[in-house]
Amino acid sequence: MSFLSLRGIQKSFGATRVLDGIDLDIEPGEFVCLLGPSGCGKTTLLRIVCGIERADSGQILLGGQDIAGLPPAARGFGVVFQSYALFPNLTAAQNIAYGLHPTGALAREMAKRSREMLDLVGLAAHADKYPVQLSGGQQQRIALARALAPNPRLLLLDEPLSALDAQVRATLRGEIRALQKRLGIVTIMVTHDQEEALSMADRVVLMHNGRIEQAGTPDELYRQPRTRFVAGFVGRMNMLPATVLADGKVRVRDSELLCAPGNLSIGSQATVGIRPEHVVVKRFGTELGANSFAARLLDTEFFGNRTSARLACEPLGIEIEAELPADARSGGDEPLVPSSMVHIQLPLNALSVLAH
Ligand SMILES: Nc1ncnc2c1ncn2[C@@H]1O[C@H](COP(=O)(O)OP(=O)(O)OP(=O)(O)O)[C@@H](O)[C@H]1O
Repeated sequence: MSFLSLRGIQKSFGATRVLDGIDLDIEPGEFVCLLGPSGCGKTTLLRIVCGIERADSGQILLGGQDIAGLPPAARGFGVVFQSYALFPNLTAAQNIAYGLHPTGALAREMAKRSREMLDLVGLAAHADKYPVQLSGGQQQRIALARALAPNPRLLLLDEPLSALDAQVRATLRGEIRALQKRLGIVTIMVTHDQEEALSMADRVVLMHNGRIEQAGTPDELYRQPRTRFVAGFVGRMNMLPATVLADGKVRVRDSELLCAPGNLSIGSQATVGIRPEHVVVKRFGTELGANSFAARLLDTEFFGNRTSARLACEPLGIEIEAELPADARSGGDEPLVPSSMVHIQLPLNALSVLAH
């Protein structure tokens, strides 16, 4: 039995269907990210799990028990929102202790737990500071400590990093991930930032228009996108309009491309996707075998550890984005400069053939 199962969750606001039959199983210890564009319903889904919002229909099974009718407090979940929502008139330690219900516990025990949690998030030295005296990242660590203090069964994070600047966000990503693994607490995090989802989650649930478009490991979503939407949302992808000629063969404009066998019917319209880093770029005249074409280098952009190139490929009738090694502009005996002709190859096993 899964730790948490969502079954057929539906939700409308007025005439607008915001969640359209969400089915999802979450396993013990998992860190799951709900990812998707603005308005796809991810926050609404988190709020339904949390109990702040009620689904119109569907079940939320926690260890097999339907908790859909339980109020938020009775669910025993820890929640962290985008805005830290700390009490400004309480110190860091008092904010954390606030999350502990004194069911017979002595104030002394609450203070002890609060100190433990401060230690856990590396802020023991800041116990007596008020939120206004803490940085954004520190406030969010306190919010996390407060959510974790009562030992919740499930941790729900709603865009917890989006109010922070890039460097703090990157540090906190790693810290939250390490903490989650150490505690083994099942965590669901909402984010619209694909990098955040890919780097933190065991499993990414990509949502689109109130439905789950694809759920899988970050690697699966990146390497085996099942739809055009997934391919376009997760990472960058060159998309080539194609017609399926045979199992393992498509036509793009007047050229034929070999690809892995799929399950699209012959004659159907499809999109062939290839990531920029999988496009092979070689000096003009290099023999590259199947799926290779002449192309003209339009321009390059230097990013330090890599160089991105835009190529015009006449036979495919499309501009292709490719990644070159960092030294490609200056290295080698014939530097690649705009207008150079090159040969490119779209390796068969790097192509995703997606339904149109
Ligand atoms: N209480 C509400 N009343 C009416 N409409 C709502 C309410 N809450 C959300 N919506 C609408 O439901 C849709 C989904 O909202 P939701 O906040 O779940 O999306 P999201 O994927 O989290 O987007 P974002 O990343 O922008 O927060 C949106 O169109 C939103 O305007």
